[in-house]
Amino acid sequence: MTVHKALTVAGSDSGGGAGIQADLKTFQELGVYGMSVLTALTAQNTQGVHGVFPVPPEFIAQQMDAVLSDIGTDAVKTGMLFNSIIIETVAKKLKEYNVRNYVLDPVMVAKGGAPLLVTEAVAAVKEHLLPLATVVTPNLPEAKVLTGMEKIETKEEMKEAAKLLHDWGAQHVVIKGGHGTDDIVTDLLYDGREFVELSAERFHTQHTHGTGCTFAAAIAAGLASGKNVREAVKQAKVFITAAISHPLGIGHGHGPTNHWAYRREGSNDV
Ligand SMILES: Nc1ncnc2c1ncn2[C@@H]1O[C@H](COP(=O)(O)OP(=O)(O)O)[C@@H](O)[C@H]1O
Ligand SMILES: Cc1ncc(COP(=O)(O)OP(=O)(O)O)c(N)n1
Repeated sequence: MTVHKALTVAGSDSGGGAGIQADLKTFQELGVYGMSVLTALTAQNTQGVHGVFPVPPEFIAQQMDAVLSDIGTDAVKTGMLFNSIIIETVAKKLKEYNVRNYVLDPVMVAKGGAPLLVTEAVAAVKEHLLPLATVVTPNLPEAKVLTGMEKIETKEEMKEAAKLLHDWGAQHVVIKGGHGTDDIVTDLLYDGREFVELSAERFHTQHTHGTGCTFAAAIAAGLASGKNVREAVKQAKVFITAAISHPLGIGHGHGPTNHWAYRREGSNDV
């Protein structure tokens, strides 16, 4: 039996909806063996982030060495990296182990508004991580910060942002449309040559905690299983649409998505 493996390098969400917990659930649901390197602990629930405790960079390097020198991986996804020293440490290890299939989710701010990346670290994301990324998956506010564009609201502006991020080194760019307002939510994939739109019904629900983490983890799982980027992104869109459309309804705030909906409830066509 071939075991496909994926590694998440991300923060812990004690509430289980985002971060490494969301990533590992997604890997498992998509039939991929999941591994994790913790970059920060958060005390977090559906109502927000109550505390952040970054892991020392030396220990992040030690975790990456432990996993990559022994088990190896078919794909890596990064999420919350918090500061520039952590970013530089992770980039160094991705290069040292010649990682292929790297999905960069440039996490900056949690839904409740808590910062998950200090402002001074945005330059480090652009300098050290974008050039290594097989796929980068910014939401609309993250794409704005990374590109410095004044606004990204229309499809043409999404295309302009995708082109800039591709020019700066990412092989593929997915600009996610979750923060828009249209009844149809459209993500835009760019491979340097053509654009592919992935659209689905927008669900009017407050249970969208961890959507970005889950989507990026599903792309990593697809790549780890041998799918090409377009196939992996399409599967991820179906996975996240199923997860949002069958909410669990737990907690008192922005509840998590339903990671088992894709398997148990069937998928919606995109
Ligand atoms: N309300 C929604 N209904 C349907 N799909 C959504 C909704 N919100 C987000 N998505 C999808 O979830 C994925 C994550 O998008 P987004 O919420 O923009 O990311 P993030 O969590 O990083 O802010 C994208 O594929 C997006 O289209
Ligand atoms: C530990 C941790 N990592 C990432 C996030 C952000 O996740 P995201 O998928 O963007 O979802 P929301 O925070 O927007 O719900 C997080 N909250 N915690």
